[in-house]
Amino acid sequence: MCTAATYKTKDFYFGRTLDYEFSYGDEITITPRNYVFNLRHMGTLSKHYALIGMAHVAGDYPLYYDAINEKGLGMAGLNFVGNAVYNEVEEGRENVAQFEFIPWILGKCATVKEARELLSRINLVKTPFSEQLPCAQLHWIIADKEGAIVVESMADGFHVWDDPAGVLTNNPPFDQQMFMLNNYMHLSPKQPENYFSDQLGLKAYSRGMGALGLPGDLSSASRFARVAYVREHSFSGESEAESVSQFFHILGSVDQQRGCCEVEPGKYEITLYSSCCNGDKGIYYYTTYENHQISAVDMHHEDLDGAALVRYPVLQGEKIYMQN
Ligand SMILES: C[C@H](CCC(=O)NCCS(=O)(=O)O)[C@H]1CC[C@H]2[C@@H]3CC[C@@H]4C[C@H](O)CC[C@]4(C)[C@H]3C[C@H](O)[C@]12C
Repeated sequence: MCTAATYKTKDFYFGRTLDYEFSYGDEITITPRNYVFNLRHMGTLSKHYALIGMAHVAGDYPLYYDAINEKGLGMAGLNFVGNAVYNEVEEGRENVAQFEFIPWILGKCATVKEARELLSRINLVKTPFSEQLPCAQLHWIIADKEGAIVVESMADGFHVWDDPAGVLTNNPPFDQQMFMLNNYMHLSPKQPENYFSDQLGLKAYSRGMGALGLPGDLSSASRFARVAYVREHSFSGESEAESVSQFFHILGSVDQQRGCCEVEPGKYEITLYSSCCNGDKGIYYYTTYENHQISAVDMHHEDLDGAALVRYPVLQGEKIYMQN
């Protein structure tokens, strides 16, 4: 499972949690403007916007899980198992392999509006990256400071949904996730009023009772409702530190602790990392399961006119600040 969200204060923030039982081996990866993408069906993409994000680099190719570009457009792929269906290559169309989708959109588009235009022509195809890395079944959130959309390639067609909630998790399909939010319209950060009965003397005996009924489990539908609620009510200062801090708190509402989601006997899904990109500044912040300290890589500290990938390892290990 995974969760993605957007957030806006003075700047635009975009990030996700990546939940799984093992890591593919990821690095914070900057793709400068002149790195040449050898596309499977579309020739080369040799001049494009610079990207920063989390990727598994295989044979010098950045397989991005989530990234932002230098224009502040962000995109993340999340599991969509059992629902994602990709197409066959069709002559005369813009055939983009699933693993090329993030560079294709972020390399060429500055805004969600431009992404919509490109999406109207795309044929997302099932060509795998390699035998070792078969096609992942994913859906995607694409977002900028103006708004977000969700892309789902399914048996019943290619869907581009408006995402006014600014969040995405996993199954079921996005329109169903949005519909289920109707179930929670009574939730509120304010204390509840007693509409139950004026005969029973009911009263709010604790703070926070306005959100009683917000699901607390780790299922995808519950995480969707929870992160949508927390994001919707989020309130923070506008500074970089306050915004980044608040963003990690939003994602913290759907954090997965080792032991609570068993995928096979003795194996647990956990939040391997959480990320927060500042889309305006091109900074990728992250924490990991083993490292709560926020680390960051700034794309503008690198030569974005280069042609070679710039890769930083994910820093692990808790750094505890001893005060005495
Ligand atoms: C495992 C992750 C989703 C985690 C998740 O959601 N776990 C809940 C399971 S469940 O939903 O609850 O059942 C996903 C998210 C992004 C993916 C990579 C995208 C690039 C590339 C695409 C290629 O085609 C295949 C290899 C590749 C490196 C992918 C590997 C893997 O697939 C990644 C990491």
